[in-house]
Amino acid sequence: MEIDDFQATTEAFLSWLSEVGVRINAKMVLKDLRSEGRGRGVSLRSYFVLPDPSFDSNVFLVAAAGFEEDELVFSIPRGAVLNVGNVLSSTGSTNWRESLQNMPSWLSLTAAMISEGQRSNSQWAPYLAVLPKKLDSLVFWSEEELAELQACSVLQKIGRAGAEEMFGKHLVPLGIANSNYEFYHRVASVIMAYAFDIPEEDNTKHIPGPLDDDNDDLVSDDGKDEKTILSMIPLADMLNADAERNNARLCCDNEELEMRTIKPIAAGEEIFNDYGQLPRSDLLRRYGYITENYAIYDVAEISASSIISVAGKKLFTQAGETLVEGLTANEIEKRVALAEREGCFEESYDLVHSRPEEPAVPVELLAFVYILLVDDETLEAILNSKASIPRRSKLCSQLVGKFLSAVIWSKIMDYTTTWEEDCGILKDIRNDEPCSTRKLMAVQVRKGEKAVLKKSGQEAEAFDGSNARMRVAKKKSLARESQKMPPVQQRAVTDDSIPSGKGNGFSGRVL
Ligand SMILES: C[S@@+](CC[C@H](N)C(=O)[O-])C[C@H]1O[C@@H](n2cnc3c(N)ncnc32)[C@H](O)[C@@H]1O
Repeated sequence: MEIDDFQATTEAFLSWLSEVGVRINAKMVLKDLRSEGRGRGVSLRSYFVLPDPSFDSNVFLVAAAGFEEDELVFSIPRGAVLNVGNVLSSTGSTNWRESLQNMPSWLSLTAAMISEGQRSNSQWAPYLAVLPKKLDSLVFWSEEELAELQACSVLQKIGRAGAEEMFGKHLVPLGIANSNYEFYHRVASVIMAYAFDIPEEDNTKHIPGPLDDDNDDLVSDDGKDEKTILSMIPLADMLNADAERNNARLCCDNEELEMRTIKPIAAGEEIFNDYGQLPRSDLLRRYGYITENYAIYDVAEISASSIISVAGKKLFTQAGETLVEGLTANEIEKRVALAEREGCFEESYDLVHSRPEEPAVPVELLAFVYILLVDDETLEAILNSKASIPRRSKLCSQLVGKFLSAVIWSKIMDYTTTWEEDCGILKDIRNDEPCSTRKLMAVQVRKGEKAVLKKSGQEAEAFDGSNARMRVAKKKSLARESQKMPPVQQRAVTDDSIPSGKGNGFSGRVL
């Protein structure tokens, strides 16, 4: 889009907002932030201009003013919102209504937006004109671009094929002219990055958004069921987000939707919404951008299948002594069934950067590993409900730590570059080596996951709980020896990762 076109569509959008009854605080401005890589955004003016009542005309006062907490930035009447309800009430035939009501909300909104986009007299035309023609969400990445994400689990969550199945089932039969799967993806991705789930009129709520993690379900903060409607909210969706820089929130007071500040904002500062505490991989998948401020929410996934695979192998200490024997397939099956019964078996577990409210290794993962490593006697006692899974501090035994470390290392081996190599690549890019934005983002995301793995591995290595009740290998006085071993130098390795030659099999991949 040319600069003039960009400015012209922004101006037409602003006039349209005023026509449809959107009230905008004079202190805010819709800004062109393309030079900073953020498209349009909403900011406080550095100064603002008011007619001076003491003069006849053409003389203005210039002021700089910030926002207080809980100040109104703008309000939007519900009639201006683009959702299936509003589209149907203005245009829908009975057939069209029935079709839209029988499909998932993101698909019906996709259909409604496409049909509005094709109507020359659509009431939302100036709004649709400011929505992006192109996003960097993962669904648009080529195979080659996606390969840069290496072993990132987000690759399994893009869902392009699943979305196309839904397009075929629900959208194709509508026979919308001039549309194809690529176009459906574009509109559906805009919805994923821009839409809000808003309570229907009789609920007064703060609304998280746009479409963040927590509003996939229809349950309100207070636990009561709440009917919501997926909606494109003009202007509210022009707010960017940057993790903890969030300073405004969309609220609903029945008639109008209001964007209000949640903290004081100084003149000239950008106004940010909150898209949720998303790891950068997910931010990339859903919104097509990342910033360093989200790095603290990065996640590395450990699949149950990779844990099971390590459980079937003999683990060695770095000194080459057997730490724990591998389980047979039957033993694994029995222990997995117990973990399911105890509610700690998951398809995958998220490792995170530890925060006061969230340790790096989730307790469910510790409990699952504990069940895989506990001795037969304790296993039987848990099976017969004569013993229970201990509390977190007891789960963090040395053996659980060594085992987890081995699992984490096997995950690290799945990435094709090391954390150090990624640092080097990013340094070269900073030193002007040409690189596409997508590759740059992919390297940052995979490096972020390796950082999580590295820290979680170190944390696991440092577990120093007793190995009593663990099925440590009954060789010599290994239990006693392992208690003497310094935690971080001691790295557990599996029998298939012991190298044929030198070292411990992780050469070139030292974190
Ligand atoms: C809800 S829209 C915000 C308005 C958008 N900037 C525009 O010009 O239409 C979400 C999209 O804005 C962009 N975005 C939001 N926050 C951003 C940020 N901190 N840095 C870069 N891009 C951002 C991403 O493209 C994202 O998909």
